[in-house]
Amino acid sequence: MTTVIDGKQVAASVIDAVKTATAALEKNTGVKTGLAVVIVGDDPASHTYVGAKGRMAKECGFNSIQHTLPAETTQAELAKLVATLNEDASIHGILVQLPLPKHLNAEAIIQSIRPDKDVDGLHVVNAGKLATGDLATGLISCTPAGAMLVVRRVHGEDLSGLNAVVIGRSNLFGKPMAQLLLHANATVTTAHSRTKDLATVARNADILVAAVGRPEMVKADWVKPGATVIDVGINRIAAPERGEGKSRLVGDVAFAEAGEVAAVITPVPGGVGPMTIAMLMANTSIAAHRAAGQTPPKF
Ligand SMILES: NC(=O)C1=CN([C@@H]2O[C@H](COP(=O)(O)OP(=O)(O)OC[C@H]3O[C@@H](n4cnc5c(N)ncnc54)[C@H](OP(=O)(O)O)[C@@H]3O)[C@@H](O)[C@H]2O)C=CC1
Ligand SMILES: Nc1nc(=O)c2c([nH]1)NC[C@@H]1CN(c3ccc(C(=O)N[C@@H](CCC(=O)O)C(=O)O)cc3)C=[N+]21
Repeated sequence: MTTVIDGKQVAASVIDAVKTATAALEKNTGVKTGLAVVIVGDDPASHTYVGAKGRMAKECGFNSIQHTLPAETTQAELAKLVATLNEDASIHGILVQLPLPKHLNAEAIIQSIRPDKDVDGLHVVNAGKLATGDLATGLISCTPAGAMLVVRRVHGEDLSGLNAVVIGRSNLFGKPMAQLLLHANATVTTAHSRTKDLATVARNADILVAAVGRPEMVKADWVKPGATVIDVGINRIAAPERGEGKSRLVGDVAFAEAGEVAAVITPVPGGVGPMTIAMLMANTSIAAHRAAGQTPPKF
């Protein structure tokens, strides 16, 4: 029997904990947790995600602010907004939705966010803390933190003796995911577009994580029988069977066939995606607790 992880349910338990912590923080210190999400341009998928983040932030009891800037915003204008949010004591978390329009230097913007407000965990200070094993004082990228929550629920805190393979090496996901698994004592392989014989590498994994951006690339024969498969990919593909011009979301894993071989698998949608948003709320709550001089709960 394969266990299909209900990401919405795991996310709901995190959101519940964030709600409780947020209310307690406000009661004890008067600090209302604040999250600012910045979106530039009109990419429809980005607007969908940002809308979901705003709704969730309100549900958590946050002061939720969204800045929607036109596609032709200049680097200086965006930098000025980030500087204002950096100085704003009512804002504890700043998220600049990626990708930014091509004429903007996203890396420069990310590095200009105050590390203690960088709820995406992308600032070099936060990436460096994770890399050096300081998980207690930094902020960890939301998607790997969410994926790790599933891994912990299935395998516990200690992954000693388990082989983990992460396909993808981005700063947003692959690298921090590999570091979190390593920190939990897994034996970690990071695979990418230059990896030779990827199927064989993947089949060695007790924990297989796919974050590539290629629809249904991971097939049944890439999966070790009994493995845990975490599908991070979000790909929108044409679905003519649903009607003309319709589309649907699929992951990087061929869910139906891989699910026959895996012991545990996360679906798309309804897997890692909802957990990403939940961990963004958790990071914002952590940042607010630290700003108020309180010890944040462990989410
Ligand atoms: N669920 C969620 O909340 C989130 C989902 N995502 C999704 O996760 C996926 C990955 O995102 P992200 O890490 O930002 O993407 P990137 O495009 O930054 O990275 C993709 C990685 O996959 C590797 N890759 C590409 N093609 C192949 C291939 N044929 N074989 C092996 N490796 C390959 C690349 O290798 P190389 O480095 O060599 O080019 C790269 O390291 C996307 O589908 C994205 O939408 C992302 C963030 C959040
Ligand atoms: N600065 C920044 N940080 C990010 O973390 C970030 C980003 N930019 N840009 C884009 C990616 C992608 N991402 C997702 C979040 C939630 C879902 C999610 O909730 N997905 C739902 C489905 C949503 C739908 O139906 O479209 C699910 O998987 O069930 C997906 C993808 C965060 N990202």
